[in-house]
Amino acid sequence: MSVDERERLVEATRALTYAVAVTDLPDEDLAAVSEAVDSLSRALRKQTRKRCVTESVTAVVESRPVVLDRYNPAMIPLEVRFPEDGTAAATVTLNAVHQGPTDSVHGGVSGLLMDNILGILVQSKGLLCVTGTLSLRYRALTPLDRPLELRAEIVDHSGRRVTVTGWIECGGVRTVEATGVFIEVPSR
Ligand SMILES: CCCCCCCCCCCCCC(=O)SCCNC(=O)CCNC(=O)[C@H](O)C(C)(C)COP(=O)(O)OP(=O)(O)OC[C@H]1O[C@@H](n2cnc3c(N)ncnc32)[C@H](O)[C@@H]1OP(=O)(O)O
Repeated sequence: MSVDERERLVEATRALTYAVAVTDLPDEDLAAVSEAVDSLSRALRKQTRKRCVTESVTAVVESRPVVLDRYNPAMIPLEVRFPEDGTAAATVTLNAVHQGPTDSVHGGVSGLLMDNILGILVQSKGLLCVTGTLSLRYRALTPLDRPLELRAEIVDHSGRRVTVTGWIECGGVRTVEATGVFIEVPSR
Protein backbone atom coordinates (compact mmCIF):
# COMPACT_ATOMS: atom_id res chain seq x y z
CA MET A 1 0.00 0.00 0.00
CA SER A 2 1.47 3.39 -0.94
CA VAL A 3 1.78 5.97 1.81
CA ASP A 4 -0.92 8.14 0.22
CA GLU A 5 -3.33 5.23 0.08
CA ARG A 6 -2.56 4.47 3.72
CA GLU A 7 -3.31 8.08 4.66
CA ARG A 8 -6.59 7.90 2.74
CA LEU A 9 -7.52 4.71 4.60
CA VAL A 10 -6.65 6.29 7.96
CA GLU A 11 -8.77 9.37 7.16
CA ALA A 12 -11.69 7.18 6.09
CA THR A 13 -11.33 5.19 9.31
CA ARG A 14 -11.39 8.37 11.39
CA ALA A 15 -14.54 9.41 9.57
CA LEU A 16 -16.02 5.98 10.33
CA THR A 17 -15.11 6.31 14.03
CA TYR A 18 -16.86 9.68 14.14
CA ALA A 19 -19.91 8.24 12.39
CA VAL A 20 -20.03 5.32 14.86
CA ALA A 21 -19.73 7.72 17.80
CA VAL A 22 -22.61 9.93 16.70
CA THR A 23 -24.93 7.64 14.74
CA ASP A 24 -28.51 7.68 15.92
CA LEU A 25 -29.73 4.88 13.68
CA PRO A 26 -32.08 2.44 15.39
CA ASP A 27 -30.59 -0.83 16.67
CA GLU A 28 -32.25 -2.88 13.93
CA ASP A 29 -30.20 -0.97 11.31
CA LEU A 30 -26.90 -1.44 13.11
CA ALA A 31 -26.48 -5.22 12.64
CA ALA A 32 -25.84 -4.91 8.89
CA VAL A 33 -23.36 -2.10 9.44
CA SER A 34 -21.49 -4.14 12.07
CA GLU A 35 -21.30 -7.05 9.62
CA ALA A 36 -19.82 -4.76 6.93
CA VAL A 37 -17.27 -3.29 9.35
CA ASP A 38 -16.25 -6.78 10.55
CA SER A 39 -15.74 -7.81 6.96
CA LEU A 40 -13.45 -4.81 6.28
CA SER A 41 -11.50 -5.62 9.40
CA ARG A 42 -11.01 -9.23 8.26
CA ALA A 43 -9.82 -8.00 4.82
CA LEU A 44 -7.18 -5.72 6.39
CA ARG A 45 -5.94 -8.38 8.81
CA LYS A 46 -4.98 -10.68 5.92
CA GLN A 47 -1.57 -9.00 6.02
CA THR A 48 -0.37 -7.14 9.10
CA ARG A 49 2.71 -5.52 10.61
CA LYS A 50 3.61 -5.60 14.31
CA ARG A 51 3.53 -1.84 14.94
CA CYS A 52 1.91 1.20 13.41
CA VAL A 53 3.69 3.18 10.66
CA THR A 54 5.48 6.19 12.18
CA GLU A 55 7.74 8.95 10.90
CA SER A 56 11.40 8.73 11.93
CA VAL A 57 12.52 10.90 14.83
CA THR A 58 15.16 12.53 12.60
CA ALA A 59 12.37 13.70 10.28
CA VAL A 60 11.30 16.05 13.08
CA VAL A 61 14.68 17.74 13.02
CA GLU A 62 14.99 17.85 9.25
CA SER A 63 11.54 18.69 7.95
CA ARG A 64 9.15 21.49 8.82
CA PRO A 65 6.29 21.38 9.60
CA VAL A 66 5.73 17.79 10.77
CA VAL A 67 2.53 15.83 11.10
CA LEU A 68 2.39 13.67 14.22
CA ASP A 69 0.34 10.46 14.24
CA ARG A 70 -0.61 10.73 10.59
CA TYR A 71 -1.01 6.98 10.16
CA ASN A 72 -2.65 5.90 13.43
CA PRO A 73 -6.43 6.26 13.22
CA ALA A 74 -6.78 6.08 17.01
CA MET A 75 -4.52 9.09 17.53
CA ILE A 76 -5.07 12.77 16.73
CA PRO A 77 -3.07 13.95 13.71
CA LEU A 78 -1.24 17.15 14.64
CA GLU A 79 0.46 19.38 12.09
CA VAL A 80 3.11 21.15 14.13
CA ARG A 81 4.68 24.44 12.98
CA PHE A 82 7.96 25.76 14.34
CA PRO A 83 7.90 29.58 14.33
CA GLU A 84 11.10 31.64 14.30
CA ASP A 85 10.85 32.28 18.05
CA GLY A 86 11.82 28.66 18.82
CA THR A 87 8.39 27.55 19.99
CA ALA A 88 6.05 24.91 18.54
CA ALA A 89 2.49 25.67 17.49
CA ALA A 90 -0.46 23.69 16.14
CA THR A 91 -4.16 24.15 15.47
CA VAL A 92 -6.61 21.31 15.89
CA THR A 93 -10.38 20.87 16.11
CA LEU A 94 -11.77 17.97 18.12
CA ASN A 95 -15.21 16.42 17.88
CA ALA A 96 -17.49 14.00 19.73
CA VAL A 97 -14.90 11.21 19.42
CA HIS A 98 -12.82 13.03 22.05
CA GLN A 99 -15.66 14.18 24.24
CA GLY A 100 -15.37 14.24 28.03
CA PRO A 101 -18.20 14.10 30.52
CA THR A 102 -19.35 17.70 30.14
CA ASP A 103 -19.77 18.24 26.39
CA SER A 104 -16.14 19.34 26.16
CA VAL A 105 -12.75 17.77 25.39
CA HIS A 106 -11.77 14.85 27.64
CA GLY A 107 -9.00 15.94 30.03
CA GLY A 108 -6.83 12.97 29.15
CA VAL A 109 -7.02 13.92 25.50
CA SER A 110 -5.85 17.45 26.35
CA GLY A 111 -2.96 15.79 28.21
CA LEU A 112 -2.14 13.72 25.13
CA LEU A 113 -2.07 16.85 22.95
CA MET A 114 0.15 18.64 25.45
CA ASP A 115 2.56 15.70 25.77
CA ASN A 116 2.79 15.54 21.98
CA ILE A 117 3.45 19.19 21.28
CA LEU A 118 5.85 19.61 24.21
CA GLY A 119 7.62 16.38 23.23
CA ILE A 120 7.87 17.19 19.54
CA LEU A 121 9.39 20.60 20.35
CA VAL A 122 12.12 18.88 22.36
CA GLN A 123 12.69 16.34 19.56
CA SER A 124 12.87 19.14 16.99
CA LYS A 125 15.96 20.48 18.80
CA GLY A 126 17.64 17.11 18.20
CA LEU A 127 17.25 16.05 21.85
CA LEU A 128 16.11 12.44 22.23
CA CYS A 129 13.92 12.48 25.33
CA VAL A 130 11.08 10.71 27.10
CA THR A 131 8.47 12.41 29.23
CA GLY A 132 9.54 12.20 32.89
CA THR A 133 6.78 14.30 34.43
CA LEU A 134 3.76 15.98 32.86
CA SER A 135 1.70 18.40 34.98
CA LEU A 136 -1.58 19.85 33.78
CA ARG A 137 -3.74 22.66 35.05
CA TYR A 138 -7.26 22.71 33.62
CA ARG A 139 -8.31 26.35 33.79
CA ALA A 140 -11.57 26.10 31.85
CA LEU A 141 -13.47 23.53 29.82
CA THR A 142 -11.97 23.02 26.35
CA PRO A 143 -14.71 23.16 23.71
CA LEU A 144 -15.40 20.57 21.03
CA ASP A 145 -15.89 21.58 17.36
CA ARG A 146 -13.87 24.80 17.64
CA PRO A 147 -10.27 25.45 16.57
CA LEU A 148 -7.84 25.02 19.45
CA GLU A 149 -4.46 26.76 19.42
CA LEU A 150 -1.63 24.74 20.97
CA ARG A 151 1.73 26.17 21.90
CA ALA A 152 4.94 24.94 23.56
CA GLU A 153 8.18 26.60 24.60
CA ILE A 154 11.35 25.36 26.26
CA VAL A 155 12.02 27.20 29.51
CA ASP A 156 15.03 25.33 30.89
CA HIS A 157 17.64 22.75 29.90
CA SER A 158 19.94 21.58 32.65
CA GLY A 159 21.82 18.29 32.60
CA ARG A 160 19.50 15.66 31.12
CA ARG A 161 16.33 17.56 32.08
CA VAL A 162 14.51 19.73 29.58
CA THR A 163 11.57 21.70 31.03
CA VAL A 164 8.86 22.74 28.60
CA THR A 165 5.65 24.69 29.16
CA GLY A 166 2.64 24.75 26.90
CA TRP A 167 -1.01 25.61 26.69
CA ILE A 168 -4.27 25.22 24.82
CA GLU A 169 -6.30 28.29 23.90
CA CYS A 170 -9.70 28.65 22.29
CA GLY A 171 -10.99 32.02 21.12
CA GLY A 172 -8.31 33.75 23.22
CA VAL A 173 -9.25 31.85 26.38
CA ARG A 174 -6.55 29.65 27.86
CA THR A 175 -8.15 26.38 28.91
CA VAL A 176 -5.18 24.14 29.74
CA GLU A 177 -1.63 24.85 30.92
CA ALA A 178 1.06 22.18 30.99
CA THR A 179 4.58 21.77 32.26
CA GLY A 180 6.65 18.80 31.17
CA VAL A 181 10.03 17.61 32.35
CA PHE A 182 11.65 15.61 29.55
CA ILE A 183 14.66 13.42 30.27
CA GLU A 184 17.37 12.86 27.68
CA VAL A 185 17.96 9.18 26.97
CA PRO A 186 20.72 7.50 24.98
CA SER A 187 19.80 6.80 21.34
CA ARG A 188 18.91 3.13 20.79
C1 LIG B 1 6.70 13.13 12.60
C2 LIG B 1 7.84 12.54 13.25
C3 LIG B 1 7.45 11.89 14.63
C4 LIG B 1 8.61 11.41 15.44
C5 LIG B 1 8.23 11.03 16.84
C6 LIG B 1 8.41 12.18 17.83
C7 LIG B 1 7.34 12.12 18.87
C8 LIG B 1 7.45 13.26 19.85
C9 LIG B 1 6.24 13.45 20.70
C10 LIG B 1 6.00 12.29 21.62
C11 LIG B 1 5.81 12.74 23.04
C12 LIG B 1 5.43 11.57 23.92
C13 LIG B 1 6.62 11.11 24.73
C14 LIG B 1 6.27 9.89 25.53
O1 LIG B 1 5.15 9.48 25.60
S1 LIG B 1 7.55 9.11 26.32
C15 LIG B 1 6.71 7.78 27.17
C16 LIG B 1 6.36 8.14 28.58
N1 LIG B 1 7.55 8.21 29.39
C17 LIG B 1 8.11 7.12 29.86
O2 LIG B 1 7.66 6.01 29.66
C18 LIG B 1 9.36 7.34 30.68
C19 LIG B 1 9.60 6.16 31.62
N2 LIG B 1 10.71 6.48 32.55
C20 LIG B 1 11.98 6.24 32.24
O3 LIG B 1 12.29 5.70 31.19
C21 LIG B 1 13.00 6.66 33.26
O4 LIG B 1 12.42 6.82 34.53
C22 LIG B 1 13.72 8.01 32.85
C23 LIG B 1 14.49 7.82 31.53
C24 LIG B 1 12.73 9.16 32.73
C25 LIG B 1 14.73 8.40 33.94
O5 LIG B 1 15.49 7.29 34.27
P1 LIG B 1 17.10 7.34 34.30
O6 LIG B 1 17.54 6.18 35.13
O7 LIG B 1 17.64 7.44 32.92
O8 LIG B 1 17.37 8.73 34.97
P2 LIG B 1 17.88 9.06 36.45
O9 LIG B 1 16.97 8.50 37.47
O10 LIG B 1 19.34 8.73 36.52
O11 LIG B 1 17.69 10.67 36.45
C26 LIG B 1 18.35 11.49 35.48
C27 LIG B 1 17.88 12.91 35.67
O12 LIG B 1 16.49 13.02 35.32
C28 LIG B 1 15.71 13.41 36.46
N3 LIG B 1 14.47 12.66 36.43
C29 LIG B 1 14.35 11.33 36.32
N4 LIG B 1 13.06 10.98 36.25
C30 LIG B 1 12.36 12.12 36.32
C31 LIG B 1 11.00 12.41 36.28
N5 LIG B 1 10.08 11.44 36.15
N6 LIG B 1 10.61 13.69 36.37
C32 LIG B 1 11.50 14.67 36.47
N7 LIG B 1 12.82 14.46 36.51
C33 LIG B 1 13.25 13.19 36.44
C34 LIG B 1 16.54 13.05 37.67
O13 LIG B 1 16.22 13.89 38.78
C35 LIG B 1 17.94 13.35 37.15
O14 LIG B 1 18.14 14.76 37.11
P3 LIG B 1 19.52 15.38 37.60
O15 LIG B 1 19.62 14.97 39.03
O16 LIG B 1 20.57 14.76 36.73
O17 LIG B 1 19.35 16.85 37.37
